[in-house]
Amino acid sequence: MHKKLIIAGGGTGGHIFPAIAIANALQRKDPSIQILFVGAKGKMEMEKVPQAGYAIEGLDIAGFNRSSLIKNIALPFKLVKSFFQVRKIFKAFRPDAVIGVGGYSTFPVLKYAQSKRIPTFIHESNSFAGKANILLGKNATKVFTATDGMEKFFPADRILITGNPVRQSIATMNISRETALQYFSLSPDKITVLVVGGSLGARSVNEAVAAHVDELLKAGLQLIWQTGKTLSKEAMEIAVAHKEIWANEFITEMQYAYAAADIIMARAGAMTVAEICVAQKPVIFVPYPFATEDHQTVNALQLVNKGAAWLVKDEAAKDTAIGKVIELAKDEATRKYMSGVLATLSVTDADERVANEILKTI
Ligand SMILES: CC(=O)N[C@H]1[C@@H](OP(=O)(O)OP(=O)(O)OC[C@H]2O[C@@H](n3ccc(=O)[nH]c3=O)[C@H](O)[C@@H]2O)O[C@H](CO)[C@@H](O)[C@@H]1O
Repeated sequence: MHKKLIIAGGGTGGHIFPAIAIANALQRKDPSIQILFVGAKGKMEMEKVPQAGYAIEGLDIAGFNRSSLIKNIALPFKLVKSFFQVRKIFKAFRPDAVIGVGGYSTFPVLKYAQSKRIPTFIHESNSFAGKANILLGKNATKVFTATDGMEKFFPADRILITGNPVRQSIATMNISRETALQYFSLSPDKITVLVVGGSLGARSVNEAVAAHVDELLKAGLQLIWQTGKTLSKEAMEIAVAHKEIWANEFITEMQYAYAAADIIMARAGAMTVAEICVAQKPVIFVPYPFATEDHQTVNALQLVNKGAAWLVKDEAAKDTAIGKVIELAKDEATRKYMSGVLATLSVTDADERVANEILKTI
């Protein structure tokens, strides 16, 4: 019998891309396996998962809106509706196991699976677990984590430290700097700065670039700028005006961006951090300050404390971040040192380890 697995979650790239990496590893190990994703309607996974070649069902579920209470009126109805949707999906697909990667759809799908005694697995990419995962962890078969110290949130005997599953295209990337720069129509003779605001973009990072772009170019640097949807029109206008800048809302082929970069300025989402360790590129983090328990700062500090990265606080980003980039560009010794430390932190087989463990159990 072919094994059937549901992968539930999404909302942001930080949940979607490790999920796809796990799916690909499962499929490599057992090509007969059938995988169905379950996400939330209107969210990023509904586009990115089919692009990766997998089927996805979208639930009507939505998150609790903290800024506008009135927008939560429909929430109980959506929750009930999504419960029936989950039941229908399970009746039709009959999964042997379910993997939760975080994001809106994880909770209803894993909760339902646990009520039917179907084995569930959780992947927690951050060093901090949210309430939903903590609840689900009590009845999960295994919880895969990126770091140690997660016994605060999950039963110790279920935890397996695997690291975060970086996509194969990045984990095994073998692209020369020149080829990568050609991809962005940039020069091989200039130091290249990659700016990434996480999967959704980062306003303060964009504002920092927009305010100081002239200094950046005057210092002889060139720029690959992932803008997200905030400020992208202005970014495009700036990019069009300068041949040293490539800008876009989203970079689909991130392996080219990592291969082209000499310096990275980025948010400190868990997957971005894991990928930068794999790419071994010197980095300045501007953590998103409103992430739960300020976990992006925690993520960043793990590297900063080892000398592998610098940190600029979000509130200081507009004034100081580009100055720091220029300082790092002039400091080849520090860049080399950072790359060396990052290499020791690189994990490239987390996807395989998660897949092995799941296949062993089902
Ligand atoms: C604001 C917020 O709460 N962000 C959270 C979210 O971030 P976010 O979704 O930004 O997540 P990460 O930084 O972990 O990962 C981003 C992923 O998107 C990819 N990517 C990004 C930009 C792009 O143009 N192209 C592209 O492919 C990256 O390569 C990476 O695989 O999930 C992370 C993992 O749970 C958390 O640590 C972050 O705190």
